[in-house]
Amino acid sequence: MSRTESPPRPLDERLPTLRGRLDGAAELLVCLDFDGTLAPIVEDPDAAAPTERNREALAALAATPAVTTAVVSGRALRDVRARVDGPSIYAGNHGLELAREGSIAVHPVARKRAIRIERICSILETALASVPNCRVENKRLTGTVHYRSVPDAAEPIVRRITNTVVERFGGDDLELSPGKRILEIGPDIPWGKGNAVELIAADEPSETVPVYIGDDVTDESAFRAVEPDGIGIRVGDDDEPSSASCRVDSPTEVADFLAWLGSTGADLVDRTGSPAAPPVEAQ
Ligand SMILES: O=P(O)(O)OC[C@H]1O[C@H](O[C@H]2O[C@H](CO)[C@@H](O)[C@H](O)[C@H]2O)[C@H](O)[C@@H](O)[C@@H]1O
Repeated sequence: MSRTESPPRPLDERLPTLRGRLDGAAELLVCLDFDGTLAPIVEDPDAAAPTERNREALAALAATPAVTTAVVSGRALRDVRARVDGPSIYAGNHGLELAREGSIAVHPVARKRAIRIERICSILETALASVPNCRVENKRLTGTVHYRSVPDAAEPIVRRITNTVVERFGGDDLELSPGKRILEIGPDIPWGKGNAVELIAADEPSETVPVYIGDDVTDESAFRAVEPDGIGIRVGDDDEPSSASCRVDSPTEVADFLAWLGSTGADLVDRTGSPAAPPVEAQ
């Protein structure tokens, strides 16, 4: 049963409960969103990068034998892979493409509709060219219209043009959804990050506790996929209702939590009798 949406509790209030939940676990599955979670939100999407502490904490978790790590992003798979190293699993385009064990699976319907996305992105690039700082990100299986740096007065124009183009050239096959100062264009199919997380979790041993950390609307389905047996953590300093049970304020606090999880991961390794990762020598 999924958790009803209500404002998630600040993480530090929930640590004893989480400790209890992790106590029964043999393994951990840690899934992370990228923008707004590992990487702070920035004006230019090309400039987004994980914080150094998140990079280090993720690398440490990825090297822990009882922990599986995954990055589940709205970015194209190739893009997010180039931005963060370490996890054994990557999902791109909100779960429409999944890379694990040396192979990449692409949602077959999304693959068929890629040609329409391509066309719409190219039409939008022309139609929005005169709007200062508006940017169209063609991610092959989905497309994103960025209006973060667009003058306030031009925002309704961006929305109207994008709506019109997607309605006219996408018909019933494509849908428009919101994100953080973006409009996402994707195939109108019942598939999202939550489905990708379910697929990833299905391959893990039965006593695995899944954890998902994310900051945006598309992360909600992933929170529902892990809660209530696993742990959903929403990144944000507001009281927005969410399917996640816990909340941290920022990517900085994500790093604190990952470090805390890392120490728990070491406990799991001791419990299962697997060898711990060799200590890293200070430089
Ligand atoms: O699922 P995510 O990994 O969080 O990806 C969601 C979208 O993130 C990116 O856009 C967001 O981050 C940008 C850089 O900080 C920011 O400028 C933009 O306003 C945010 O919405 C990415 O560019 C999109 O493709 C992703 O869908």
